[in-house]
Order: sequence, then C-alpha cells, then structure tokens
Amino acid sequence: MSYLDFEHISHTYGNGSDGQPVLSDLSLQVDEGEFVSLLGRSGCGKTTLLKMAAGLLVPAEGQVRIAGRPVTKPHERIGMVFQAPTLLEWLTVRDNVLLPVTLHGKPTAADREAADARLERMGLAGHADKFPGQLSGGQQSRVALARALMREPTLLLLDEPFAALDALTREELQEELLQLCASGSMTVLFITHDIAEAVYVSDRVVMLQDGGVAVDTQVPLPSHRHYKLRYEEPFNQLCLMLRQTMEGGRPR
Ligand SMILES: Nc1ncnc2c1ncn2[C@@H]1O[C@H](COP(=O)(O)OP(=O)(O)OP(=O)(O)O)[C@@H](O)[C@H]1O
Repeated sequence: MSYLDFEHISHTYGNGSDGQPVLSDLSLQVDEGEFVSLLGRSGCGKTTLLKMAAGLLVPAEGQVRIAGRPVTKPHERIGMVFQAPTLLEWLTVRDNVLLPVTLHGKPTAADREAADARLERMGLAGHADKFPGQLSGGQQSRVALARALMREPTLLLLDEPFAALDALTREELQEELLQLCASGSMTVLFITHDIAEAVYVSDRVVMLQDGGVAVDTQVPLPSHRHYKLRYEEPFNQLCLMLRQTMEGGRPR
C-alpha cells in the first residue's frame, strides 16, 4: 500500500536555479515499509524532494501525502539524517539522542533508558556521556541515526548520511541501517550519490533527471543482503545500467 505519495510535483526556486523548474510534474509512490533510494546528478532535485516529504518545503504545484494526508508541516513520526551528523556539540551523546523528545517536554527516566538502548544497539554503549567532538565521524553518524530513530518514525528520510565516511565504515553503517530496517515497518527514502550503495541497501532505486523520474527499478536481489552480493552479476548489471543512464548513455 502506498504510504508516501508525490503527486504531480513541480517546483522552481527562482534566482537560485535560474528560474528553471527543479522538478517538473514528478509523481512517485513509495509503499509502506519500502526502502527507496534516490539517485541523480548533483542539483537534480533530490534534497528538494526530501524536504517536501519532511514538510520543510511546500511544492509550487502538486501535493505530497503521507498515509493519504497532505503534508503541510513537519510530521512528528518522521526521522531525518543529513550528510553532516548535525549533532549539538554542547550536549552529551545521550542528550543529542534525546533531542527529539526534549523538544516536546522533559525526558523521563524511561526516555533516557530508551536512548541508551538505541546507543547500545548502534555499538555506542559507554559513549553516552561523551560529547560529539570526542567521537569519530562514523560514531557521530551512528548517533545521528539513533537520534532519528528515537521517536520510532514511520518514515525515515536520509540525505547522504554516510557521504563523509571511509569506504569500510560506510559499508558497516549500510549493514546496520539494513538491520534497523529489517522489521519492515518503517518506510525509507535514502539519497545517495553512490550507485552501489543505492543498489545494496534498497528494495527499489529511483533516478531523477531533468525534473522527473528517469529510472524506477526494483532491485532484483535477495532481501537478506550480504557483502558478497556486491561482486555478483545481477548487482553489477544494475549498477552499470544506472551508471549509463546517469551519464546520459542508453540503458541496456
Ligand atoms: N533554497 C534554494 N534557493 C534557490 N535555489 C535552490 C535552493 N535549494 C536548492 N536550489 C537549487 O535547486 C536545484 C536542486 O537542488 P537540490 O539540493 O534539490 O539538488 P540535489 O539533487 O539534492 O543536489 P546534490 O546532489 O548536489 O545535493 C539546484 O540547482 C540548487 O542550486
């Protein structure tokens, strides 16, 4: 069943995008529990679309719906992670994870326990009382993910969350993200520039081009992912097709 709907979205920013539409009559449906990656050249409108899903930007034309309801403001069951972990340096790791709760009131002992449990799940037990500056980049990304999951979002929006990490840490975080999403109850929209990352983590890959959807393909891989899949033929064929489309070449 469709959970997140972009219906005939068109958007122009004015001066910032030279008056050209960034998105032009784009429609896209994401099912409940589906993990969809958005790929596309820099500036094609991926973040614009994500901001619309988050209720941070209203499309000039068209409508975004979550569970059938029009999105007009930020929705409380949405979790977001940005490229930079955007942690508050003056708060401890635990208090950063608690931030979505703190914004609505004083955290209870149960909230603090829940934050610690999330940190433990992300391999960060023992780091709760540290400050973000005392953590590595990968650990900070894990804290940002734990924070996004704190209020058990139904929709997780990720904007290149692992872009600044080294290749192996990035792969570890991809695995952790897949485990976190394994229950299948959370719908995920994941922006990345990395074709292999998009294919590895997703049920479906959507490529944006010229303001619309250029490719919308299911990922034909078993739902239980294992790193060896990255070296197999179906994985590489799909990566090649996406790369050729992104380069403007003809898809095979
Ligand atoms: N607030 C804004 N004001 C004006 N123009 C903007 C604004 N935000 C984005 N743009 C422009 O809209 C276009 C799409 O931006 P967007 O950030 O959605 O692209 P993107 O696909 O996420 O890019 P990247 O992969 O580089 O992050 C770009 O040309 C950008 O310069």
